[in-house]
Amino acid sequence: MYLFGEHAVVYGEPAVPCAIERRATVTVAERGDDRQRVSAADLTLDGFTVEYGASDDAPDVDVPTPLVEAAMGYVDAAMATARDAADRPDAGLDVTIESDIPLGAGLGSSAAVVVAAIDAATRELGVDLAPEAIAERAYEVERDVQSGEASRADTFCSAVGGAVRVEGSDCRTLATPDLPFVVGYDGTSHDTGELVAGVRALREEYDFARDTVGSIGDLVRRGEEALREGDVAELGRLMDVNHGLLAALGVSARSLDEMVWAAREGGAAGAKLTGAGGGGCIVALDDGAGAETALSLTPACDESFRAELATDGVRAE
Ligand SMILES: Nc1ncnc2c1ncn2[C@@H]1O[C@H](COP(=O)(O)OP(=O)(O)O)[C@@H](O)[C@H]1O
Ligand SMILES: C[C@@](O)(CCOP(=O)(O)O)CC(=O)O
Ligand SMILES: [Mg+2]
Repeated sequence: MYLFGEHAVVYGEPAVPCAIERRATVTVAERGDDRQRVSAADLTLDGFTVEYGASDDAPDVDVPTPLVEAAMGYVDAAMATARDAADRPDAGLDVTIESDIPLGAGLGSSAAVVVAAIDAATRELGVDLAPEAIAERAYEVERDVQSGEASRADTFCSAVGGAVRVEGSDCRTLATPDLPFVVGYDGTSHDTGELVAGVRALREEYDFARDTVGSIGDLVRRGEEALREGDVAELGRLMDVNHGLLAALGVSARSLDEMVWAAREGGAAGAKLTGAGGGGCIVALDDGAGAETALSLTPACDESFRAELATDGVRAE
């Protein structure tokens, strides 16, 4: 999830994503043939299994192909890069995905699945990649699936864990104080690629949208100072501003605004949407119970929970 900087990070501004204790688990077993089988029970298509040959163009399933492509794009590309890393272009793989990360809701489920899938598949094919190498391949997957536009933020954070700072290709981990994250989730899901394309179109049409992206960068740099000082009140104020700037880029939603206001009025130091937006999740900072209670009483909010910072990134279990 993002403390600061989503969207602007795609245009080279810094961002600070944080890994939380919600995980995607990917199990990979090599097959005796060249076919790929993916079982993803948590997908919104109500759970389905796809089986297809490396060279077949149509998966053998009874749902519309564009839907399957949208759902399978990240996993498919993750398997392809893993086969490439192992120099085994024809390796058949059985892949099982389980995840407790809401899908398409701004908590980086795509990055978690892609990073875990690349790690599991390369291990199965006898290659041991460092987390940074997994992160780089996972970034390329997100970039390709999101039509050429992505940052390294989610994928680097997911691979190495903790709080990180990403600016272009410069990715590093950050020491942070213990932050009292509270998440509100409206139960909906949205496509990151489409929201990123919307911001691109706005930037092309309006100079002030470019300035808004630059302002998010300025805000993130101030946020880094507040992080170093452990100043939660200032972090909260900057999160509020970040939410406003994201709304100006057209990626908020009524449900997100309602949850953000509920969290603030419940006593949060600040609150903002996280990730691509359009719906999904907000993140707030609150060391008391007020924000979580206020969110649980908000009709727009489907689920609210505390989120612990995860110090571990990708790992074999
Ligand atoms: N449990 C899962 N099983 C299979 N694919 C998943 C799973 N979770 C996420 N994905 C993939 O990630 C996509 C959602 O990613 P994205 O739109 O970037 O949203 P976010 O990263 O904010 O959750 C899904 O459409 C699917 O392709
Ligand atoms: C909007 C963006 O900055 C973050 C998207 O995050 P998510 O997929 O909603 O977790 C895109 C990116 O950085 O690739
Ligand atoms: Mg994503």
